[in-house]
Amino acid sequence: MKFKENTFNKKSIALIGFMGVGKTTIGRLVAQRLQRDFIDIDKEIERKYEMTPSEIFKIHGEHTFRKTERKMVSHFAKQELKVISLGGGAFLQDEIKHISLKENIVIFLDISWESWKERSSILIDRRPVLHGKNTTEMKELYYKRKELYAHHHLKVTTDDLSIEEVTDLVIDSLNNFLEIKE
Ligand SMILES: Nc1ncnc2c1ncn2[C@@H]1O[C@H](COP(=O)(O)OP(=O)(O)O)[C@@H](O)[C@H]1O
Ligand SMILES: O=C(O)C1=C[C@@H](OP(=O)(O)O)[C@@H](O)[C@H](O)C1
Ligand SMILES: [Mg+2]
Repeated sequence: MKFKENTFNKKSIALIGFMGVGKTTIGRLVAQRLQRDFIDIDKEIERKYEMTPSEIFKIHGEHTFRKTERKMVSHFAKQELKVISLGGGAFLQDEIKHISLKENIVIFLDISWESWKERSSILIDRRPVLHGKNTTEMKELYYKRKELYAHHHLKVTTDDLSIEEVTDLVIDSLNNFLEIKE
């Protein structure tokens, strides 16, 4: 499947969505397919602090993590021809939301609560925001966060799809979107 060329397509693509939906995994594959650089905002923050997000939350606090996240997104969003995977909490900050929607093609990767719950056990360890939360609290967070992701250009629902199928759908929906913009 080829990616259509037009004037709009130099814009970087930003992936948003709840923790564990696949932003990092899918973003890397979409970048390979489009022959673009892949930027994972969490990885950039990790590189700066030489610590995982969990360690940054514990040692420096969430505020420091969010401030760095804001700086990183502001920096990369303005660059062209990237695929950028944001953290699931990035759209909590209006500044990030505005800059991403203005500069990038924002794709919301969606997952149902039921599918997410099935995946949750492999996610909790490396997601400090989930630490100490029971299922009811995680469900509340899931629905609260969902409101943040309502602002996007494209949405791809990932339920029951393999990683490869989601990647195909992302490329497909980008092509359709760019065709409309032509
Ligand atoms: N469509 C999918 N089907 C099954 N597992 C998936 C799918 N997408 C992602 N995963 C798995 O879910 C986990 C979280 O993925 P990740 O890309 O880190 O999510 P995010 O960056 O959104 O937090 C990884 O173990 C990944 O392999
Ligand atoms: O939703 C959140 O608040 C967070 C999501 C994480 O990214 P992923 O969505 O890639 O897991 C990471 O940025 C940090 O742990 C906080
Ligand atoms: Mg990620």
